[in-house]
Amino acid sequence: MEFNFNTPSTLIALLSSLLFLFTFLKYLSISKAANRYSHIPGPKTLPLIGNLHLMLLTAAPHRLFRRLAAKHGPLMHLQLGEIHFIIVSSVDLAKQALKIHDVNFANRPPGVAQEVLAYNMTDLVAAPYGDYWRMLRKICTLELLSTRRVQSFRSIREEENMNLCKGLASCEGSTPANLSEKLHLSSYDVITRAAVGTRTKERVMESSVIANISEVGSGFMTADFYPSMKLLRWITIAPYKIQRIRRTLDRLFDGIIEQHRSGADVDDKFEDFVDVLLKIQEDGSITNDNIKAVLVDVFSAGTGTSATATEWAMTELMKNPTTLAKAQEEVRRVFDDKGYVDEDKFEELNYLKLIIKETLRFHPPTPLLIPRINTEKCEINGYKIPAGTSLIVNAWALGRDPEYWKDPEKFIPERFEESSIDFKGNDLQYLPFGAGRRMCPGMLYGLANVEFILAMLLYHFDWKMPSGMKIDELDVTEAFGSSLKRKNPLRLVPILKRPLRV
Ligand code: HEM
Repeated sequence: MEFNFNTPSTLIALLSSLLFLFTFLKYLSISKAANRYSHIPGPKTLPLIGNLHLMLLTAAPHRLFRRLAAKHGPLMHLQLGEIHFIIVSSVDLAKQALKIHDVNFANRPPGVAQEVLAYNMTDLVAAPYGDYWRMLRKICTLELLSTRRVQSFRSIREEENMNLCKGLASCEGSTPANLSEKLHLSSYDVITRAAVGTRTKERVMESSVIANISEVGSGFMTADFYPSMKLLRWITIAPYKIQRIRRTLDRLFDGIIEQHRSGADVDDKFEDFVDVLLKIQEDGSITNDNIKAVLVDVFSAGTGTSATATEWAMTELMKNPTTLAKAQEEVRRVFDDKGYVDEDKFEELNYLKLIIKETLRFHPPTPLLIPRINTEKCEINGYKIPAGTSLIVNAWALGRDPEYWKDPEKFIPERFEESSIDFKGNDLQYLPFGAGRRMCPGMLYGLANVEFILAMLLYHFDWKMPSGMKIDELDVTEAFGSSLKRKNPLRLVPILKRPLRV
């Protein structure tokens, strides 16, 4: 038999055979790897894609995982393409994974975004657990996000949140304000000024990099589920988009670093993150790329989380008018003698603190934490977990576990009144900031931002639903992705009750 490669039909036949062969070999290798997990309960997998189809059909992975866990148990295996996950949905198993096996699970799984946007995984979120990560973590906790530093950014919180309130006051009356949008923009302003200073803030805002990084960070990428198929990096769109964002980041951050080095950014009363990082760089311990990677973390992990928490707090307060009235009575009692929100008196805001705690239980902004991966094989609950397994802890489900919470599906800030449960990751049923070695280093800063803006919104304004809308019609749909945002913006009518003193 003779092949004539010049005829299109022969070429198509040859390519189809090659594709078939490739798919068959891939199928064999994926199935072989999957065998190592066959002893762990989990939903039935399909050839080649595993359980990817389940992810495509869901809007909220944390809800899907809770539903699946009810059927398959609190330790469940999920296969997304070539990647094997264990999903943990009980307090006892979370303790085993995040406390007992903390060091073994102290790495993050690789991914296209982490490699490209996080400067080859040299940021704090993605850096492999080891000396470099320890150094960055120390810089973040002792220098960038310490109590002293968070206090030094007080004037930024005051100014930017006052701007937000002025914007709200201008649409006072009967026009509903897009509170979600305003909260997110204000949060970008607060974090960006702290990160790069007042002078260079505008450059970051104009570049839209923050929105782009957040979008990439909260999505799922096909190429990440098939790491052995390098071709996917070239034929899917997302990696191109990421490369484009990276080029923008490089241009932007190089300019900002240069400007700081030349001393053209000296008008601020506080040291911004770039100032601090450049000082540390003097001993040669970090490079320019390391500085840029830290900035990416600050923009990606720091901005959306605080705004999302505030958005949900306002949503729940609108749905619970008695709670709203109680919170407003408190903030007005505390600040009325001054006529403005003053951080010096925050110790007196007991009820507001309970509202924030309850919001972070009910709507944790990072409901599945950030995935981890184990370096060595281990055993959890009698199941052998092969090395290289990705771990997801469903913190959202733990925060609603009826074994630990009375009326878990209700928003009741008072539940924390007599409780010793805090944010520090010691009580595994409450993990808004994660737990163990890789828990959030920005907790103090994030909480300071949420507390300040919430106090201002409640002190200066009364809030009404858009005309004709009833409380139970308030939309609470969640957006798709790994962060728990509202799908549609929260629109409310602000009514100025206490003047805005500049
Ligand atoms: C309300 C606000 C915030 C919430 C709810 C939050 C939540 C979280 C969660 C759940 C994790 C994963 C922890 C784990 O894997 O166990 C995390 C990690 C992280 N967060 Fe936050 N975060 C907030 C604010 C911030 C801020 C303001 C910053 C920085 C400016 C920040 C920076 C980071 C970093 C760098 C990590 C990775 C730490 C590591 O891997 O070593 N976060 N955050």
